[in-house]
Amino acid sequence: MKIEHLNFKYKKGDRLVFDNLSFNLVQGKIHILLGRNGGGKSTLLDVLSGLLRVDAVILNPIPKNEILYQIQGVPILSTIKGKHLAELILCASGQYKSRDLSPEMCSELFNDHREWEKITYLWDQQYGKMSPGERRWLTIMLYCMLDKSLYLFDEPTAGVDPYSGMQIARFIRRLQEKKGKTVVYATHKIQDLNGFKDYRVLVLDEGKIVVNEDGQHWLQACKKEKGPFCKRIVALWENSSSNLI
Ligand SMILES: Nc1ncnc2c1ncn2[C@@H]1O[C@H](COP(=O)(O)OP(=O)(O)OP(=O)(O)O)[C@@H](O)[C@H]1O
Repeated sequence: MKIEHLNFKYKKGDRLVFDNLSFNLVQGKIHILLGRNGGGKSTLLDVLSGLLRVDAVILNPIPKNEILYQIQGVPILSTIKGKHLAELILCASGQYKSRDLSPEMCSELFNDHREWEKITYLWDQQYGKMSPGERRWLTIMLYCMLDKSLYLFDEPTAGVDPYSGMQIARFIRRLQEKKGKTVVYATHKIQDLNGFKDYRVLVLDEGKIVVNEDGQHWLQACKKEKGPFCKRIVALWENSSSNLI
């Protein structure tokens, strides 16, 4: 999928969010999308998902029903339980039958007994009583059980502890390693890169993708950029004692 010459401004906005932005996604890769607050990461995911129609050349578009989009802050009825959320996400896709749902069906995603204990606990827990991090862990785990061509995650580890964040990275990594899926992962946490082996880094700055390089070359590319955002990313990556963008 390739986007060329994307210019975009919200109707009620007073500035360009994208300024002749062009980039491509590489099939079967995890793309870590870094950018500042208000830089346009969520808007770009809206464009990729087809939620936002824009005037740009989109080559090899992926059909909407082949895209999974994890949007931030979707309101969910607080009284539904984990198992009902599983039904909502998995059965609505048509890929699972409600009678087949159980915590056991998630076990192929798990590495240790703690994850097993967590899903068993959350399965019968009301959504409103789960912590925000638990909600996110459960939702993303369920999303990773669906079979799609493109997965868009918007800050999947926001408000998640480092251990659960590592589990979320493993769920997402599995999509790529076992199924060859394409993923876009927007984040503010540069340390999230540590959860992946085979990835590309996209840096969105001043309305453009200024870096689009693989795991071996992104730092070099970032160093060539003059903008303060890229300089900050480089400094944080090279100084592991502080790693929040
Ligand atoms: N519906 C809207 N109408 C007008 N302006 C909007 C709308 N949605 C977003 N914006 C503006 O567009 C810009 C990009 O927003 P976006 O949510 O894509 O940024 P982001 O990079 O995801 O930010 P964050 O890192 O804080 O989540 C921001 O300046 C935001 O205020």
